[in-house]
Amino acid sequence: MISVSQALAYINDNRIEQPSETVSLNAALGRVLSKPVTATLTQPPLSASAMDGYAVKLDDVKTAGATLTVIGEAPAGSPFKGAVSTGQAVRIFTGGAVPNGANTVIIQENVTRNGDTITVNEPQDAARHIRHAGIDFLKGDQLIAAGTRLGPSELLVAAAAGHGTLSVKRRLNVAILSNGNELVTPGEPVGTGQIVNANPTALAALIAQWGGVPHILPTARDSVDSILKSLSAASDADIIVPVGGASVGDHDHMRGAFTHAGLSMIFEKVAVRPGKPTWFGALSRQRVLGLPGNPASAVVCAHLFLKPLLGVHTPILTARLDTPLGSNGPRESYLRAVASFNNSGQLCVSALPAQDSGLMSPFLKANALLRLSPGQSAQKAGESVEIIQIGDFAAV
Ligand SMILES: Nc1nc2c(c(=O)[nH]1)N[C@H]1C(S)=C(S)[C@@H](COP(=O)(O)OP(=O)(O)OC[C@H]3O[C@@H](n4cnc5c(N)ncnc54)[C@H](O)[C@@H]3O)O[C@H]1N2
Ligand code: MOO
Repeated sequence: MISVSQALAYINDNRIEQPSETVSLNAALGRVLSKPVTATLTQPPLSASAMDGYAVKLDDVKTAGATLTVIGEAPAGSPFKGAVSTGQAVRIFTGGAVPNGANTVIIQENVTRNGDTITVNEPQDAARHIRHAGIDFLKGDQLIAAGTRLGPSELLVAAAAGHGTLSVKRRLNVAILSNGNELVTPGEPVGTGQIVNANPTALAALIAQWGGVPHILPTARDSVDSILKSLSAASDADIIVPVGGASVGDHDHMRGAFTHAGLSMIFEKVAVRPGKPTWFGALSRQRVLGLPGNPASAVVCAHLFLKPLLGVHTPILTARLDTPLGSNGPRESYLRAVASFNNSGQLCVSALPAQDSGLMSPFLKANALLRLSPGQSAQKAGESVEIIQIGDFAAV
């Protein structure tokens, strides 16, 4: 058995290089940039007014009762062509280009207008309300680094920087292959001795969340031939995720079938709980991550190993333990747990009471995995522990 950190090192060393593709900006949410985003223009492109009012010289509006002559207008999109001289004002609107000669904008609430004359009601002591050219970014600035996952903020800036398309990494195709004579498709009648094939649905949802394209292969029965038949539909996959049949029983055929298909094994058996039978190998250009059939083992090990294989990093967070924990066994453990912020804003966590790797309903509550080192001694409430986020953290 290898440690979790050794397994992660193998995963990182054997990740698939994702080629680039160009997608329209509106289809780029959640994609990972393969080239940096550089500004094709300066923003704002011109010094612009932040308010509706009059563009003037500050010295002309320092005293109440001062009068100025309005010589033109500067709405957004139609700059005033002339210049503002002493005693003059240009009617300006939010977003309008500040005309030459003006160094402040006095808002319309602070003047009285009469024909082409304005009278200052509120004397001004400083230049205000101008957004100067380039205060956001300058043409040529590198704004977003390659490798960034694109969210709404990145798309806002990329659009403003003049990009209609972006160069992103191609999504990885991930084929999920479940196996077991007892498995029945969700929604179908379940006979004696059968169970619902729940794992692929959850794994497909996680894969989509992590930016991959999931594809559920036909469920294989407990035979090498049946597994190879399902596998024949996976030729387009970058990653294959066999689930179940990973252990040592007489009906566990998954690794045997992949070996028959030409798998070169990179590791098998990880000192992790749940998920000991997890295995990883290469089938020509494809990567194969075998997950155990127990649902909690499959889901936890997808978070631990499949997510980084898809190039998505999970930070390890520190939280305050709310409920004491007993000592850990020899495997690194990941307990399904509930984390939340307390009144002081501190992140707190408690492990759920039921941790059997066959249980699925605890995932309805769990938003974190609480990590215990191999041989970790018992811990009291108030101690610091490490967690991985798997769902939204609530405030209590
Ligand atoms: N003698 C030993 N037995 C077992 C060991 C061991 O070291 N020595 N390891 C145990 C551990 S740890 C795990 S985890 C399981 C994993 O076994 P498999 O990957 O071979 O999983 P299966 O036997 O196929 O199934 C286990 C369990 O999960 C249910 N299952 C399977 N696939 C699905 C699915 N797609 N959706 C929902 N549920 C599924 C299956 O019915 C079984 O109940 O092995 C231990 N045994
Ligand atoms: O490692 Mo198994 O996943 O404990 O049940």
